[in-house]
Amino acid sequence: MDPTLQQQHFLSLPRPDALEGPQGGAPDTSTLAAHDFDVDTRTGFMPPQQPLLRLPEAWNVWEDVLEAAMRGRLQLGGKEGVTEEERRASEVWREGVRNMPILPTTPLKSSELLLRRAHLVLAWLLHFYIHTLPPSHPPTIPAALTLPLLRVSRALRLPPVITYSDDVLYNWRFTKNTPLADGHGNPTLPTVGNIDAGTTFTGTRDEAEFYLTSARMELRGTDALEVMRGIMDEVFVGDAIALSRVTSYLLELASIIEDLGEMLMRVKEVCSPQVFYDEIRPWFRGEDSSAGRWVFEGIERDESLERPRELSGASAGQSALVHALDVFLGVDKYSHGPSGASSSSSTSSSTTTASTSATSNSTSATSTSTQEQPRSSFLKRMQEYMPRHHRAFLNHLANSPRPLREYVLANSTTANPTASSEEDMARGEKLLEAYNAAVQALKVFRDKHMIIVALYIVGPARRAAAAKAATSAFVPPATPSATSSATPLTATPPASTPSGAPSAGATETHGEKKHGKEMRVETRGEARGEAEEEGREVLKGTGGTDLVRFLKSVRDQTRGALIPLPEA
Ligand code: HEM
Repeated sequence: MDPTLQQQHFLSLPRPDALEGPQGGAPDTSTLAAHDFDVDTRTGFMPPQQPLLRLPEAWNVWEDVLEAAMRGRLQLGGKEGVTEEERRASEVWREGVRNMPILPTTPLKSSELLLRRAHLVLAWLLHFYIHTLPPSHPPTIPAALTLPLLRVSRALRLPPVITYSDDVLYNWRFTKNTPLADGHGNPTLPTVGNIDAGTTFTGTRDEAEFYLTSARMELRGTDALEVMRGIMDEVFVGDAIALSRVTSYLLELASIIEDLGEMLMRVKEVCSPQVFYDEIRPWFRGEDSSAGRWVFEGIERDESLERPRELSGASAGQSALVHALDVFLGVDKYSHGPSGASSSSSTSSSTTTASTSATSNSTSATSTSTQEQPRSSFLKRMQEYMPRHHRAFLNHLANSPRPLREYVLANSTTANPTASSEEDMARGEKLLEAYNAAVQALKVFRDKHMIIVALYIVGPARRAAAAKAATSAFVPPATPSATSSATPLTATPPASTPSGAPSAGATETHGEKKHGKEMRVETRGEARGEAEEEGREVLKGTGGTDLVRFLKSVRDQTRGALIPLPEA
């Protein structure tokens, strides 16, 4: 292997410390250099150092107001049963936001870490502000929040809204007893076992664990990035030994993706679906699932600022990790190709959608100018919500001069039936199988993701809609059978956790076969999705998609990337 390739490899480069700035007169590569993708060889897309937990004194007002929102346990403005006292507390808090001085943002630009923290704080303030408003109130954002938020967002080239980086990547701290360095003074790195979540809307353990599930998957994903780097190096070398190594690496990648799926499923053990649906998820909603166009007061005071075109809510669909796997395996053209895009863009029209819940966790039907714009594919759209370095990383992967899928096709027996020896044939076939194993693992990951979505969104939404229908139709006698006979939930899993969520056994998977062979997994969520297609309501993801249709199409298209095995 060429040692110079390794040294210059983008994943091998040390990550500059944005706090320390440029070293010894060297150019600052922390933000601008094309080869800095802010991907750490030890922690992947997660930063290796604990994110800043508080801005310096000059920005105390923002931090204090955020702390007050968390301490005050502010309630969603549209939540049923909000008391007058809670409404008043929210109003007092919002008054505090309106009265904040307009703090300067220029000094924050000296450091990427300051900007990140500022984006986090301001975006959380924005969501607290918007979502504590009573539903009848127009969603207006006061100038004291508008101006710094738009300025900081512009500096980071991020939308002025909570993104996955604000609730996962840069929203963690070390657990209480974790030392910040080892005995030799080496800074402690984040691991699946030593981090806790930072800011939350609800103060619940469920919410913290929801973010931590993603954060831990990101950390495990570091191994996938490492394997990807190994494969790229071997593909560059390109000889027979390299081919065998690529094969082994691909099998390793498949097993890492399987692990990611397992980690995702474990969210059920730590975050109640009903708490997620009723109490956590509504806070993430962006403008495109709100009941009106967000008004950024004061924007006219700064000519350099533009009204954001699109503001989707936070979604793990903004994690660069799964997208990187798609792009690297060459699955993106299948998984997020035209059909996946169209299911996303289908939601962009002024579709009328029924409210699925009496809470603000609705699939509201507003036609904003944002929604009228044609949308690009979900992948492209979500990249706008990723830190720009990670966006650049995906771009870099997409423009690899030696795409893996082409390499596999060229070396597999399918594309190369005239391989010179039986040994070559066997090697090519193994490579193909290993590639398919990785694609299949990604498809299974998406099956699992759909199970989670069925459990956390589709089920609770249907139950909420049924309950609403039952109460609005008539007031039934208080017998246990009254509700069930009035709901269309005969297919809804009856088994429940204490929180009322369907239990793990309530979703079904069957018929799985491993490694490249065709597989069919049915989930009840999928069945519900089909019912929805025929029925009344369209459930939207926080990323603005018609979620069931979209996720199903992404999953099916991933399967479409499998390369058929040659006829025996
Ligand atoms: C309770 C947990 C979760 C729920 C309820 C959930 C829900 C959703 C929904 C509704 C979408 C549709 C897109 C949209 O937002 O409009 C989506 C997309 C997506 N989610 Fe999740 N998600 C969860 C956890 C995760 C985790 C932990 C990851 C990985 C870190 C993840 C990765 C993705 C990806 C990559 C997409 C884009 C579609 C795809 O590429 O398959 N999700 N999710």
